[in-house]
Amino acid sequence: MATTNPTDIPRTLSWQGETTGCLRMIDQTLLPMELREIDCDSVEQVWEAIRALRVRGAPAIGVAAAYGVVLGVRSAASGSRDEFDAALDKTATYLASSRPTAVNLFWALDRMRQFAGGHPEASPSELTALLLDEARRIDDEDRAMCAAIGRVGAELLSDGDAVLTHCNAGGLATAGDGTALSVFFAAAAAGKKIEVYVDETRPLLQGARLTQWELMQRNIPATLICDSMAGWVMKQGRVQAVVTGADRIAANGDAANKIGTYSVATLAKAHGIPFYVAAPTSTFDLALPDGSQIPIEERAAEEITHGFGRQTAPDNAQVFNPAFDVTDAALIQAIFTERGVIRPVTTENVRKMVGSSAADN
Ligand SMILES: CSC[C@@H](O)[C@@H](O)C(=O)COP(=O)(O)O
Repeated sequence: MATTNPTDIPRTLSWQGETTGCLRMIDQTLLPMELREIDCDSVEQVWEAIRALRVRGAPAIGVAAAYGVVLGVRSAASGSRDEFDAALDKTATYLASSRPTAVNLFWALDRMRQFAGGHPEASPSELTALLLDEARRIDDEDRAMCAAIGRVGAELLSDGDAVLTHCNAGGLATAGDGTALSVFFAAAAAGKKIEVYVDETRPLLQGARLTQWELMQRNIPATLICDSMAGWVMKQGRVQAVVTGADRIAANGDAANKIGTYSVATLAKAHGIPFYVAAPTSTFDLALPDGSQIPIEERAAEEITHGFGRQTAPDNAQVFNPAFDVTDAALIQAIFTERGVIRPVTTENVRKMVGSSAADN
């Protein structure tokens, strides 16, 4: 496989043109073997891209959904405002059905809906253009949040640290440099020598396919391990911290992230290693007092029985395939947000830091 110059890597997702344009994104299902962009011209294509994990990672899903709203409403731009509002409702409800766990999806859709509600005077065609501006703002803000999270988290890493991460919380999962990975990039930019152990992240290998690829593109020393090796790596004293992203964080700090994260956090606790979560405030769901009510996506059995080209289980094997788990706040040393560090992770501290800006419906 040819190595890509980092400056040649296109943005994970970007809007092309004006309201008649399209949403361009890297098709992440093809990485690392092929770096291909696809154009979504319809809301159905965006829904499918989110569902199939062509675009994935909580913040990136939110940004994709915001642009998806523009694709869903633009055909109603020449009708009445009532028709437009009905199309907006239908589009948002439809996009909300693509994946259940990452709250950024619902946060972005609510923000688009509320924005439209705040412009009762706008004609449908004006509002279509204004909604595109709002989606671009969500995109830009996400990029800025990533940079701020990186700066905040990098403070807690020391020169020479090796850090373990799970799944992909990098540029591919956001509009910017990522959440967990932006911490490593910021630490490296500040002159700290950082090495990363990358959990491969079964069953869809976001760690092996995406995180290992991203870190290599950015010249961050990275070592790939199977998920089942994390405990042994910790016992050998190879890592000094764990940093992951999150898909939804409840008011008490319980954090849903890719399946396997809870095991890593439990192992970190057993070995006295700090476990950190890096996430923007758009990933908090203050309507949920704790993580017990976070909806956990279950995905197709084939992801486990027929992963990546060959059958790896007997025909008709019974399978349980939750895509996420919830790590208890008590296992999390600190949460890095774009506004600062939440530590210790308590409801009071979460509310103080996140306030009313998070999903709270
Ligand atoms: C900054 S991304 C944080 C999380 O969304 C990420 O760690 C994760 O679990 C992604 O899961 P995925 O199923 O690949 O969308």
